[in-house]
Amino acid sequence: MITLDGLTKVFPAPGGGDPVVALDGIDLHLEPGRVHGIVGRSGAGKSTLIRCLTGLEKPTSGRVEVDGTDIAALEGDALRAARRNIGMVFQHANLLDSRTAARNIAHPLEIAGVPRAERERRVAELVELVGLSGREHNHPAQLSGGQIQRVGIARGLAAEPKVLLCDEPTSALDGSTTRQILRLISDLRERLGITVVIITHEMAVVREVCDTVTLLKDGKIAQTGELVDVAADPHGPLSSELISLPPAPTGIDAVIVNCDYGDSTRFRTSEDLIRAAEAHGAEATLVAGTIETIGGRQVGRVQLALRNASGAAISAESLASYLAELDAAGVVAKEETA
Ligand SMILES: Nc1ncnc2c1ncn2[C@@H]1O[C@H](COP(=O)(O)OP(=O)(O)OP(=O)(O)O)[C@@H](O)[C@H]1O
Repeated sequence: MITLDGLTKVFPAPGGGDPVVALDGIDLHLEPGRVHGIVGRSGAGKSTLIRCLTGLEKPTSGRVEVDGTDIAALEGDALRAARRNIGMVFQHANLLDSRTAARNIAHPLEIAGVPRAERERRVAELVELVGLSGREHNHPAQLSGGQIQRVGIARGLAAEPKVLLCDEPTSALDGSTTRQILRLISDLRERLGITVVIITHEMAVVREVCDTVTLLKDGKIAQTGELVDVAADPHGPLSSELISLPPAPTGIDAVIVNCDYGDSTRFRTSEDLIRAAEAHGAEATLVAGTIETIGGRQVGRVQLALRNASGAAISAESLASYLAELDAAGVVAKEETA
């Protein structure tokens, strides 16, 4: 649905110094009908990427293909038409205070010149779709933060786009409202088959709703893939961010074991892992651990203190090669300072 090919954006230096390379040769393909997360620290290039996707920013070089059209090559009416395929949801919905929820949703349809009867039919549909029935005649001041974001989402969907770009959609919301909005986004993807791109700095959002995740660093892709694969990859930078390990007691030598139990017939739980370590001649103590269900698979990181019969520590390498012998493909041990 979305293909970025060598996408590069260089801004001239603000004070005549070196130019700023905001995006540096991004190649990325995002499949239709899925929820894609784009993460990265401040300054990584996320906003520039989203602005290139909406045609607000022209790339210095490269292609930005959305539903078969190179957005970067379009101007004027052709660009405006292509942008109708892309709905936007922002951190703050910035509703018009003088308009009811329904009339805020209708606003983009009015601007697009959609006839009144058609507009009303569509708004009624959208109100129902985002779970705002009964609230459609309220003004923004009479709506909660979550309801305001539902209006923002309905407005983003008004023109029946194929892609919904969400820029930090839950950053201004509390935990339980965040979960409701993420459930709504997930549900919309199911019901409408829409492709969703979420820009976020919240790993909880990625864990909860994304099918794939891409980490940007200094304008480049540092890691990208299916969420469950990225979470279970002990060598990638995202694993420890997606599955954070609670602090272990100090003074204990422990090895970190990344587990993806879903791929393993032998390992279903951390108990199986401890039994394997014991079969390897180790006395194993579970020091800390986090197991998450991601994409229906149990993935996680557990920290084990491993000692042999004479009390000497057993290394991660030694456990890893034993696990490899057992063909525990989804379980990887590595040394890591906690
Ligand atoms: N119009 C501009 N002119 C000059 N430099 C810019 C411009 N827009 C962005 N940049 C620079 O490009 C780099 C990427 O910025 P961008 O806003 O895309 O990052 P971001 O990941 O969205 O950060 P944040 O999470 O803080 O919004 C930064 O170094 C930024 O200073």
